[in-house]
Amino acid sequence: MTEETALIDFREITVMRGDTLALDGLSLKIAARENVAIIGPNGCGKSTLLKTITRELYPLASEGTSARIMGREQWDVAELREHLGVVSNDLFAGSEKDPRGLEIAISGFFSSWGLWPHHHPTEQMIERSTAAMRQMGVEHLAKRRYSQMSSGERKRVLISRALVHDPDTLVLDEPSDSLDLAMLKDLQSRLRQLAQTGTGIVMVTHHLHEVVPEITRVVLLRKGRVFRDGAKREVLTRANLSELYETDVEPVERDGFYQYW
Ligand SMILES: Nc1ncnc2c1ncn2[C@@H]1O[C@H](COP(=O)(O)OP(=O)(O)OP(=O)(O)O)[C@@H](O)[C@H]1O
Repeated sequence: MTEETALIDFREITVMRGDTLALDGLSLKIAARENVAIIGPNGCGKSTLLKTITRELYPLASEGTSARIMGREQWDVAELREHLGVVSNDLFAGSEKDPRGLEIAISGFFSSWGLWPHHHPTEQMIERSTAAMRQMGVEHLAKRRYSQMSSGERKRVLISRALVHDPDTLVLDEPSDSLDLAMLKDLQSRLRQLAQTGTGIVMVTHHLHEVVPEITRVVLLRKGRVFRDGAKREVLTRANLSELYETDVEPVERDGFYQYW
């Protein structure tokens, strides 16, 4: 893995959220198109780490630290978003805009929530957005307003939005949150398909069942630092998870999928 090809190369980064030390001298390297799950207890810094990857948050500058993304320290956020597809529940929290499905997908090209008068989508953008919705099985929601979609439909529309650029990597924050079992299985198979066709998946999750077989590396976070990092089989052990969560947790594996016991 070279500096240029790594998705991220974070060295000793510290990120504050208000007065809280959310990432505390964290070092982590993820290769381009690598599939990684980031797991850890509430408040350990998972979302902060994702937001640092997407440059919604910045580490404190100090000697000996660096936060390279695809080989660079400096990014224009719009340019970075062309390489990353970001799916997060709080991406548009607080917005009063209630766009329709296709508009949401197209707005991925503008890193916006829905379209505004200064946005002028091209035919190619519309075609690509329609194709991304088809890929996620939500083409029929093109005219449906976001507020009138179920949680699972919203999630799939948001993934379509993230896919319009054909990103190298999908960055997902708790993707199966509030999905029923059928939607969960459907999402799992769509994520597997994306991973199998070369899209990197970097996922933050509480749920082992989200860690599809294609995700081969797991990073456990504790108190803003990497607690364990390595091959899934070696990291998802009873000893590691019990120490991390300070309660007895036994991971069980079946056909490449994991579950807590
Ligand atoms: N907007 C904010 N203002 C102040 N502190 C924050 C803010 N967001 C998060 N924090 C704090 O930063 C720390 C890390 O939060 P973060 O959301 O990254 O954790 P997380 O691992 O994603 O948690 P969860 O599993 O609960 O979603 C926590 O102590 C949290 O209370």
